[in-house]
Amino acid sequence: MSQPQVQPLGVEGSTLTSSLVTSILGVTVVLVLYHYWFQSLRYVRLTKNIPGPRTIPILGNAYMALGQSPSDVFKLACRIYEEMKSDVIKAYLGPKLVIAITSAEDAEVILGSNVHLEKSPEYGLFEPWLGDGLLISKGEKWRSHRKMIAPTFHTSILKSFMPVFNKNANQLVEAFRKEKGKEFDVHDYMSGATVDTLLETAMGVTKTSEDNTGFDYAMAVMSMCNILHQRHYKIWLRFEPLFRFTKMSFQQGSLLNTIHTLTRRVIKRKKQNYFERKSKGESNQYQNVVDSGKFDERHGLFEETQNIMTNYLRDDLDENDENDVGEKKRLAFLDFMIEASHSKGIQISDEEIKQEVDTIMFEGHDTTAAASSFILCLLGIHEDIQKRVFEELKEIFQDNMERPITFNDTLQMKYLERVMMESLRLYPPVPMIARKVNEDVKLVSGDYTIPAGTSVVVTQYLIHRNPKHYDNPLKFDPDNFLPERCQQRPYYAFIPFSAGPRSCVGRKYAMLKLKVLLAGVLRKFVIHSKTNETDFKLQGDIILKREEGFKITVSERA
Ligand code: HEM
Repeated sequence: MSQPQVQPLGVEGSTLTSSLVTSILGVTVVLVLYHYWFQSLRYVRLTKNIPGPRTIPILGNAYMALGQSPSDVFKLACRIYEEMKSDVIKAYLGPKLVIAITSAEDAEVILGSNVHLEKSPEYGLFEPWLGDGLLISKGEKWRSHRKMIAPTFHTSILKSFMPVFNKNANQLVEAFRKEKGKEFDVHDYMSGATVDTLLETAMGVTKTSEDNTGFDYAMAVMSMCNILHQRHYKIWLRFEPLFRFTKMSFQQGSLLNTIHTLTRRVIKRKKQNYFERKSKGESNQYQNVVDSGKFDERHGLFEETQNIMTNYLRDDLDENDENDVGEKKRLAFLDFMIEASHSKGIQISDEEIKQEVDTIMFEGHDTTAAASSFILCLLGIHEDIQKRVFEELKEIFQDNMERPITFNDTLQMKYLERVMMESLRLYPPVPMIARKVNEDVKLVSGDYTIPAGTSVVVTQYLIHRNPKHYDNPLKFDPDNFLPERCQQRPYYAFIPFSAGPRSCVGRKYAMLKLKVLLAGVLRKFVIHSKTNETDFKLQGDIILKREEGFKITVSERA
């Protein structure tokens, strides 16, 4: 009988073990060296005293978000904030340092400055759609375009949009009528209504005009917003070489083709219209508006458009009758930009005009759709507050709930305005914004320095819920916006439209449009919601939304 053979595996096994040990040792040495090198970096040393969750080598804090849904990531961020109990928090996405600020005082240091105006690299995702438009441009280009665009949001121009806002409110009423008694996602309708309004006011196009390409355009804008959301929270899709091979990338290509083709075509036609108006001797309306006002460098707005937080929507033109600006005379933002391009001292190419119109379409759409959807859901939950809103509308419209809403009516909607502000406080459609600081910044809430080159995230969502600024921060209480209470808070404690030179240029447009759409619907319907605020599954990436949708039911008023 042959003897069992001695297995040489023992030798192989020990070789395997020793190479495993060598590899582990090697990796450990690399990690230790990496750790010491990393800790020696200037930006890491400078921010050592800023609290932040525990990191792991190489990944930093990025591991915490792996495999989580968008609403889980949002919850996680809020939990970290509660655990840290600090107004300033740091996190590392790989080696990249990100600093979040959650107090009005620090927000003012960043947003109120004329130095930290550059957006963080994450905004690059918008580039294929918006090019170098106002949202992402920087330096002199941003400054001159901002100054050029600000007058196109002058009250006299916004007033001329009232018939468009009313038409869209009526369409919403018709749509709600069909949904009576059923539970439905109100965001679908608000999104459609805001795109329609923007198409007409930004480009002078309706869904049914332009051989129905207006309709395709509206759909493309909504789908592009959706792709951007997905790329925001699916971090691997942000990596361009990888994204290029996905189905989504092809879809994006075709959507952008629809969007850009229509914008270019409309610009061409609008330019012809401009020359026709000029040949008839009509004056340059853009120049008239510019000559009537003064640009405020500090707020990046025309003076009259600036102070909605303290003066609400009132300004020196409010006493004019909105019927002065008839429908015939109405020009869209695009028409004004073309007029601007032929005004003294302004240089802007057709391609740049296209980028600015695309930017307005993007910025004005999802933000307003989310804002109005939150407001309607909140009114469905807080029936007593809805009742007060209706009482106010009854006082304004008396027994004629059918007539068009006028600009002067909107000035009387003081309680509705407070409801809107309170909803923007608790559920700001843009929950955070990010800036890249180009020089070291000292914060005021503690002995903290943010090093040059860092991305700073200003978290409106958390600032608006900071107990330092609001007594009962989680309670939905429109009276937080009574003038006397506003005066007791720092200005930067309420910044849904951001603040300072780079704040939202469309804020007054947004407030006016929201008032007309909401009042239009609320004078006809009672809104109901089965979900309470505590059950909202918030998803906070580019735009704050509810993961489960904005479900309401409506019943028609007698
Ligand atoms: C409730 C509605 C809206 C909210 C909450 C909102 C909020 C904001 C915020 C927070 C910013 C700053 C973004 C940043 O720094 O990253 C911004 C910028 C901007 N918004 Fe709005 N927005 C709204 C509606 C609109 C509308 C209706 C328009 C146009 C019709 C518009 C046009 C813009 C533009 C062009 C910018 C870029 C300004 C610049 O960088 O100079 N927004 N908006």
